[in-house]
This record gives sequence, structure tokens and C-alpha cells, in this order.
Amino acid sequence: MVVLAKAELEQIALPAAQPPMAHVRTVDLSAATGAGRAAAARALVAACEEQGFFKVTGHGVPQGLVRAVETAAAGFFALPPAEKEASAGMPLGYSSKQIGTGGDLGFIEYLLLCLTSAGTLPAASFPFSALPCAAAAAAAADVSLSEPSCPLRDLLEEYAAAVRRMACGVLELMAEGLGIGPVDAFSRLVTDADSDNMLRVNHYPPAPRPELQQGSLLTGFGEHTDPQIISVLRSNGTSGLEIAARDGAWASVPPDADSFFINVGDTLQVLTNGRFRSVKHRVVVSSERSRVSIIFFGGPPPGQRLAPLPQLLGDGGRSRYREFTWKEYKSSSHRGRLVDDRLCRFEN
Ligand SMILES: O=C(O)CCC(=O)C(=O)O
Ligand SMILES: [Fe+2]
Repeated sequence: MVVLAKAELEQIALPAAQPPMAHVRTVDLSAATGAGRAAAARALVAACEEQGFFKVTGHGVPQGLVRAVETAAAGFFALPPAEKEASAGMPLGYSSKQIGTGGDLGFIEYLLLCLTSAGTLPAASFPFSALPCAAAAAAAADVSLSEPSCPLRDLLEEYAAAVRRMACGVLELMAEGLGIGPVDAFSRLVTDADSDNMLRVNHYPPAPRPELQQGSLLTGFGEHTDPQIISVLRSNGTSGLEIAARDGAWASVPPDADSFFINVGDTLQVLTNGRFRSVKHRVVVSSERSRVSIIFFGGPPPGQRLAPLPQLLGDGGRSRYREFTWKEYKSSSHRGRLVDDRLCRFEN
């Protein structure tokens, strides 16, 4: 349950609107081999240039794993508030309604976890000693909670490792499609031992009845771009995700529980000197069904210097962005509001 005071609900209310359905390009990764590889790479580059957003099928992440993670996550969010709060560890762990530290509110509760480059959850970043699955198992076995065995944790690790592998394949295809080398020019940034990869599990409860009846909608996750290189998102097939076109018009992303949606993040926009577009997106809560989404964020190591790749500077050789480190960018984005244009501070 997400409890917001009346004034908070008013703050996140959105005028009822029915944006058109977005046309989202689909890339079948299973066809990205042999003769089909160049065509898949081209399709993917076109999608990153046009929208900064596309979906992938034939991704190789087992459906059984995806469903199991989703069920375990839904089980976690169904727990009594006090049990979930025990997993809070700002900024990591469980949170509800507050997104970031800039004062943004949403009709949401979530888990935010950091990952190692291999997709595992380092103990220090996983404030889950109080997770009921762990507590119940420990109580039954009469053992200490220092090494809890937690099905949700195990599933999230397996999921993150599979999705990171897929994200790397996508990043390699992007490099190929752009005709740049080495082929791991982008992917190595998320496979480094110090890569700043994260996983977020979002739960948007059904919109409260009075809001639905009065025809108003609620902000689930306010408009923003993702700061990292790449985000890989899936949801339980509930609508709510919207993307903005270049002219600012919102379009609703048709839900698809079997595919993964890929967002270009700010850092990839920088690396490609603005050729790829970091897509503005948001989640609107308008449904009587709850939405569970899981997002893998592929980010570079904190000390990584980021600037447009020389091969992508074009004929004029002009770099649109000055060099900065990921640590610098991340701390500048933590200070502001979700909606802020963070990249403009780094433009030349
Ligand atoms: O929950 C969603 O579907 C999207 C959330 C999002 O954009 C994010 O966590 O960065
Ligand atoms: Fe996002």
C-alpha cells in the first residue's frame, strides 16, 4: 500500500488525457546472427536515433525466470508495511512514494538495489536481513540472519545476470550498427568490475477509486530521462509507461509482458555525441490493475571519464559535451528534480 496525504495526492494529480499509442520499433535478437545481424544492428541504431526507445523479442531471458521474479516481487510488495520498511536503507532498499532526494513524489513503492558487474547483489547494498523470507527460514532453522537465504534475492540475482548479458549483446549490436570499434566500446562500460549497475523493482498499486471516478490520473513516476548508458525494462503487462516524442508529445507504450523495452540513457547520448537520444519517459497510474516493473540500469564505473567517442564526432569534429566522470554526473543528478535537464550543464 502507498499512503499519500490529500495534499500529496493533489500534488501528483495529472489531467485526464488519453495519449495516442506509441509506435515502438521491435528488434528480434534471435535474428541478429549471420546474414540477419547487419539488418538488426541497423534497425536498432535507427530506433535509438528516432526515439531512444525500442523493444526486443528473442532475447533469451527465460520466461519462467521472469514470471518467478515477478511473483516473488509481488509477494514482497503484498507484505505489511512494517515488514517492507524493515528493508529500507535509503537510498538503497525499500522506499515508498519518495523518488530520489529532490522532493519528487509518485504513487509508487520500490526496491532499489546495486549490482556487481556480474549481476550479483553485494551484501552491503542489500539491507534485507529483515526480509520475511529470510526471517522465516532463519527462525525455522534457528540460525542467525547474517547469511539469509532469500528466494527473492536469489531470483533477482539470476534475473540481473541474465538481463545484463542481454544488455551487453544489445550494446555490441549498437556499436556494430554505428560502425565503430572495438565491438565492446559500450558494453565494456557495464561489464567492468566497478560498473555502477542497478536494479529497480517498482510497484504501482491500482489508482484509488475517487481519482478514477473523478477522471484524474496520478503520477506514478514523474517525467525524466535515465542517467545511465542503457535501461532494460519489463513490466507485468499493465499499461502506464509513456514516452515523449521530440516535440514533447506523450504517447502510451502498449504493454507487452514477453518483451523487454530498452531506453537509451543520458550517458549513451553523450558517448554518441547526441546521435542517440536519451528518451524522456514517465509512468501514469490510471488502471485498476497494479503494475510491477523491473528495470536494469547499466552504468559505468564511478571514475569513468565520459565524452563523445572520437569516431562519432562527425566531419566537423565538434564535441557537443565536455568530458566528465560518471561520479560527477550522478552526484549532479541526485541533487535535482526528476524533470531537470541534467545534460545541459555538460554541453559545450
Ligand atoms: O516503472 C516503470 O515502468 C518505469 C520506471 C522508470 O522509468 C525508472 O525506474 O527509471
Ligand atoms: Fe526511467
